[in-house]
Amino acid sequence: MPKIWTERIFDDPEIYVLRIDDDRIRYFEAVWEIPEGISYNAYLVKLNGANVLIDGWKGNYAKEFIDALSKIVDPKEITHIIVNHTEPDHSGSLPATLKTIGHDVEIIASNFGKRLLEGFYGIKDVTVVKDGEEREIGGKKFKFVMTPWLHWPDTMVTYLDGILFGCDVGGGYLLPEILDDSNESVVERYLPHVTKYIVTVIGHYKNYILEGAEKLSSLEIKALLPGHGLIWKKDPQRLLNHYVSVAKGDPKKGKVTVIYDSMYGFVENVMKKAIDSLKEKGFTPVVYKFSDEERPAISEILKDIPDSEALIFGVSTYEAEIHPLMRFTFLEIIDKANYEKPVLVFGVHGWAPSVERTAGELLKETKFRILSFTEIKGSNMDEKKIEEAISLLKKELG
Ligand SMILES: Cc1cc2nc3c(=O)[nH]c(=O)nc-3n(C[C@H](O)[C@H](O)[C@H](O)COP(=O)(O)O)c2cc1C
Repeated sequence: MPKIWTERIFDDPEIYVLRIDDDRIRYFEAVWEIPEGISYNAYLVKLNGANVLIDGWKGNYAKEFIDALSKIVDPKEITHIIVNHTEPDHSGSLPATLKTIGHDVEIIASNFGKRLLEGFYGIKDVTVVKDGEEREIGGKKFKFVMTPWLHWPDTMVTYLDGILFGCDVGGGYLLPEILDDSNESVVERYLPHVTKYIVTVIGHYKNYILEGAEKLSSLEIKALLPGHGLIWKKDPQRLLNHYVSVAKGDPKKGKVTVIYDSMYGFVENVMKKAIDSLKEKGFTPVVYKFSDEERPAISEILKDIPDSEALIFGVSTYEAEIHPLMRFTFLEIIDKANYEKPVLVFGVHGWAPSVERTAGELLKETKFRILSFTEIKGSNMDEKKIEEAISLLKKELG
């Protein structure tokens, strides 16, 4: 049974978190491997004459959501529901919640959110708020800020008394054993899972992270309450800075991510030589290998791209293409983690060189800067060519 948290996290205004730890999920969005799990966080604000529910949980936990909600408020006393983002991992519990409330409750969303609520659930009666609009509810001022494409076109955030309800803005994978950022070792362990979340979920729209961060910088944010993962009460700016750094792809000195496939060991021989040469030149390679024994998670590979200084691919030729798992890896890196970083490609073939054509075609319209393609036939490993490619990278990065 997933762990459920219902705790009062602020006294004035009185705010409760409703968090469920989804430890059953294996693939977020049916694709991203997340053995670490993900939480869905909703919030309840109790005010004078108004109870405001902000977001919800995934639909398969709707019953648990109503039970948890009922522990902190009589659902029939809820007056407003703010839907920051309509993706069903946050809005799936909404139809059951409305059924339990059983009376007219004001639903507040963005214009795009209204359209999606109708499309997903047939909900038509929605109050649309505009960018920067302020509404007084229960004697308090709620401000709504549109943050489109973080992570859908409907996404907005809600600001109340210095507290930002971010939904997908500020989220991360993992089921931290505490609710907030008060413990440094928990935060340090959590942040790589935030990186993984950002790249896999919002990586495609990473320029909007920079736009959104710029927009939110005009607000004084004392706490950030996201729809997934840790709540940020001690240092919300740290998380926002982390989002910006991932979006920019700020490199860690010396980190080079090396990804290759090897069916019978020929590519492996080439990559071993390349990795040795990298280490000799002071780089720190992070290596992922597809083989008969190993299959790294794409989500883990993606997590390592933003802070890499460079990427190195090693591919076998497979039916005049690159190996199918490497092809998928290329496509996902290009889609989710397309940065201005230097790239080396090593290709190993049996009878016809092809990597410049195949990998070249894939990387053609991306931001990556290809420093070299190195073609090798089977076991005819030309150590000089490998050395030259790594030296080129060293020269490029200094
Ligand atoms: C299923 C399969 C398809 C292949 N297709 C090609 C091909 O189209 N062109 C080619 O030159 N070599 C092809 N090869 C040969 C490999 O690219 C070559 O043996 C390479 O060295 C494999 O390296 P690895 O053992 O590290 O995977 C193929 C090999 C396999 C097993």
